[in-house]
Amino acid sequence: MSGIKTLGQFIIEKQADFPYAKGELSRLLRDIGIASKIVNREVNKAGLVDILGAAGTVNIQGEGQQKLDVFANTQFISALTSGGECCIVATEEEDDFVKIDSPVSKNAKYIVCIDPLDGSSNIDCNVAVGTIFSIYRRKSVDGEATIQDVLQKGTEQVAAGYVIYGSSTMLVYTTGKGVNGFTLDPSIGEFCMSHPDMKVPANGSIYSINEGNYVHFPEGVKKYLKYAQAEDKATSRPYTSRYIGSMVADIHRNLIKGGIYMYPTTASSPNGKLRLLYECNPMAFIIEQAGGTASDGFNRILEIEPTTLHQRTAIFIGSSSMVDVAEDLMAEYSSEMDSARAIAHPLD
Ligand SMILES: O=P(O)(O)OC[C@H]1O[C@](O)(COP(=O)(O)O)[C@@H](O)[C@@H]1O
Ligand SMILES: [Mg+2]
Ligand SMILES: [Mg+2]
Repeated sequence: MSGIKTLGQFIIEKQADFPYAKGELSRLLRDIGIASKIVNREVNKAGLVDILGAAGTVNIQGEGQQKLDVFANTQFISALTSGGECCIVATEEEDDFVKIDSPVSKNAKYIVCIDPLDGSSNIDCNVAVGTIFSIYRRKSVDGEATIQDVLQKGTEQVAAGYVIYGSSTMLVYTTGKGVNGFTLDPSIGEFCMSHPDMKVPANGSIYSINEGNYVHFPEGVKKYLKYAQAEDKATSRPYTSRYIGSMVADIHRNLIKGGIYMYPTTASSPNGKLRLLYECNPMAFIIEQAGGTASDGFNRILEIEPTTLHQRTAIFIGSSSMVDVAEDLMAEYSSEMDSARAIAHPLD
């Protein structure tokens, strides 16, 4: 086992990067690691236990909740509650933010925003799914934390990460000092360092978008697809289209191979589909830390001022030169009105 570095060892080691650290963030990351292992266990044997299919309930997004959405949500909230290092959890599966009401947590320093199970439409057909998390320091010093402690810009994140439950299970995270990936070794039940200092290639030849929404895409996106599919050897075009339908899996692939993932505004999602606080901000922080770019077509995702808990945004994320081209075409062919309307009326 010599040479293997576990997630726990790495977290403690990196604590030294933060002179005033008292270990709270380390313990919080540990708690997220523990809950991920429990979710991973259920995902792995999904066909054998009663965890496939719909839960019969609908979340605030108007989406039918899958049993695994509800299971994962419960696991993360209970691990964060017993860990005692976070005072509020904002999750895709709860209408309002959850105050962690244990004596120790009330004054805890951290806020966690989480998408407990990402890629829900892929659960029942054994395609990679994930968990996405984002951590903020609360702004109010003591007493009850409030919504103002949750609605912080992505630039304020102290850590962010995702877990991908795929052919192997990986946890990838950043604390603002680069991105590192750990693979779960089921034989020892530990996340072990497998992808140190991950960097997204500046350029790639993969584009990921649900082209089924083509007719409703902004003109700038239609132009980008035309550009991506045009023949030009010098820029390795036409690019290859890859779309798994799990944001975590599509972005993870592009982080490793280079590429761009796009979920623009569409007729059914005039403000974009993906949620700013617990999908776009954490993924943007990770990709930027890996040398890439994340925008809503016009603005840096991390600079968007959140106004509501389940706010949505358009997203263009991945290899910086590919996102630059997409932004240029959005600027040329689509008005910022699209985006401004999205930010002004987040839940219309
Ligand atoms: O089916 P569509 O419209 O292409 O949407 C797929 C996208 O929606 C999501 O499933 C939304 O996330 P949840 O599954 O957490 O709700 C993303 O993972 C994925 O990229
Ligand atoms: Mg999601
Ligand atoms: Mg989800």
